[in-house]
Amino acid sequence: MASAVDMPLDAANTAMSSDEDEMGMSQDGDNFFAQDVAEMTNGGLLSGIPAKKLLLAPDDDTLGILLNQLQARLMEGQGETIWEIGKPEDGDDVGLTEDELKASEDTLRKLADSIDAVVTPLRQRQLGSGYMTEYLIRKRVEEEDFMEVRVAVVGNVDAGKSTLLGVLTHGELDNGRGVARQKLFRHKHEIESGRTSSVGNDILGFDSDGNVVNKPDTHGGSLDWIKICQESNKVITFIDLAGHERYLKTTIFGMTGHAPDFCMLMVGSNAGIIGMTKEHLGLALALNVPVFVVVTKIDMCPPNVLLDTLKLLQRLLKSPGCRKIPVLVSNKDDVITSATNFTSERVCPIFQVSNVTGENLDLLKMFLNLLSGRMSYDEHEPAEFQIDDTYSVPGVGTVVSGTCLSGVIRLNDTVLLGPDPLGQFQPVPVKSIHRKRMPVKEVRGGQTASFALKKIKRSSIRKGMVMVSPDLHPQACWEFEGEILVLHHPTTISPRYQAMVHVGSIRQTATIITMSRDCLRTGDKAQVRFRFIKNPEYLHADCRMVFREGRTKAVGTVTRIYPHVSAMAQTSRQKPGKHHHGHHSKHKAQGGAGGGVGSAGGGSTTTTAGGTGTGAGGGAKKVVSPVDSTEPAVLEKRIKHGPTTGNKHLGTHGEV
Ligand SMILES: Nc1nc2c(ncn2[C@@H]2O[C@H](COP(=O)(O)OP(=O)(O)OP(=O)(O)O)[C@@H](O)[C@H]2O)c(=O)[nH]1
Repeated sequence: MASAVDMPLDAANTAMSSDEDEMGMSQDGDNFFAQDVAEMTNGGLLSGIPAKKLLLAPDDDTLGILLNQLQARLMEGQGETIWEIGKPEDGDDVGLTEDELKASEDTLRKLADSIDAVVTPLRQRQLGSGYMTEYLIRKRVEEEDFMEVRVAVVGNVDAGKSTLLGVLTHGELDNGRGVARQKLFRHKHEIESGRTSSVGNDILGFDSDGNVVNKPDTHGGSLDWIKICQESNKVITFIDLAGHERYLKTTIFGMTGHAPDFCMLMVGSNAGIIGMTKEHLGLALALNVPVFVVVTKIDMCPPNVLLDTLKLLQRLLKSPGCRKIPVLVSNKDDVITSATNFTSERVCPIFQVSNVTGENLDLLKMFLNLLSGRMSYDEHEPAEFQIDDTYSVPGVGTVVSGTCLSGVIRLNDTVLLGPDPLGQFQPVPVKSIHRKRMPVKEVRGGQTASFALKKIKRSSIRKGMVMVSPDLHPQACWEFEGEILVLHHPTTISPRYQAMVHVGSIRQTATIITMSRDCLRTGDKAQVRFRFIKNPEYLHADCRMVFREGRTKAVGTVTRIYPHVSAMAQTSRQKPGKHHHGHHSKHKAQGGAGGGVGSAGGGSTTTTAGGTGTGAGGGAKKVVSPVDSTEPAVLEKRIKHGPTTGNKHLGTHGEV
């Protein structure tokens, strides 16, 4: 039976399929290396030497080329890479002899040493009469620096999420009655006191050799985050998202706003695929976040039940809705294969663990150690930081936390914070930056951080606001267009329907003002123009978005932004009485279904945005849309006299 619950997966995958080809297996380290070497040899630089023997007894020129290549790969992998020695080439199926391998490894170690990187053997395979070995090469980082990987943890209630995180981060096994979970809660309570965090975070640090550095202190059992970060080369941040349906909004926010690199879907082996499991999987698919599955409680599960759960899970992952390649991970070889292919998104590793006996937790840890963040950064790009939480810290003031999406923000830089309800951005000097509570000098793309903002009220900051480089000349928007796919809606969606839009850390109700079809049903795809009801936001084209209200769910991509143009500027550009300004007509020109904006509320002064007037449309919640943002006369009046409705932000557009 194709149940309603199955639908999101099918539909989500359709939405995702366009991105899929780009995400092929090309990021596989093997191909990269082979290609590099081919380029070098074709260029005549190293002609005559088979690639697998390059490290054997290289001359200075060859060494120089190999070093450049190693550095390039470390840069691409944000500080780490997997390197193979002895990989046979075309028409050859023999690796290197033991002596050759040893000599090559020595060269590799020397190369790595010269750039302060550590070589750790991962696995060796016999190929014909020879061998091939894979190594993890990881650059040592300064004490205050570390690589960062964010993993969103989802799964149904009771799947063992908190327990697994407790066991991983505190290094002590569970008793099956919640002891590990309690440790985590106590520690969370301690660290979160005085803060209101919507989602929990736990960290697991790995040193350059891949050993876990977490050591809870013997007294309170709490973790010293600063120490972990100082000792770590790589820190995994687990974004612990609640399993209960009641918290789905928070879960969606965690998956969109906290920019996870990966999603860890937890399944209790006894209970199987129940409750929110499919919902969470569908969400990860819709947002293009690669998923791995951890099946827990294998110590207490009868073998036939475990088998059934695994079968069902694999069937679900392979189904047309998911189109994943499930890989049951049962040894180190599987870990390396799945970790090196994981960013392709298609591969979905499945771990089977027990938090009580510790079975297979070493494989999971090894896997986590091999993951690299998906976000790359270029320090020359303008910086962009999205805010996902705010705090008031006594003695410090307002603190904002979030993720740096691009570029670098350094101490003493000036960034633009906004947009405020008028769509404006204000310059803010950066006086302190913390990563995981550790003071640092800079934050780069792909990293999370918090900033203390002097003289800025916490109440003036909303989740979804950004801090960006002035070079970006940021503009806020009230309206944007998105290509969406309706995963589920009980009846039909028509213009003026309202629901919560999630894009990155933006979470705000928006109204549909026009659509490329008359109405939308479950499974329909359309180009839709939205309008935020409360505040203008800073948005990008190409961002993934979720549109949700109750059981109604749609996912898609932002395709076009309508930068908010100042009402004053509009008026001065137009002849009095003429209301066919650029914004409006642009919309008409490409709106397809067209015309809806004006009729939905353009020019009306009796708006009730945020109101709940229900109307026709098959039960869809309807409201009267707010005034078109570019209706100059009305806007000017509002700017002068304040809003005419109960919504204090509505229509208060000012200069950007
Ligand atoms: N025998 C056994 N019990 C486990 C295992 N993992 C978790 N448990 C137990 O399962 C119960 C539920 O685990 P939790 O970690 O609270 O589950 P959760 O997914 O975090 O649940 P929510 O936080 O409510 O979403 C606890 O009593 C744990 O002790 C396991 O691998 N084996």
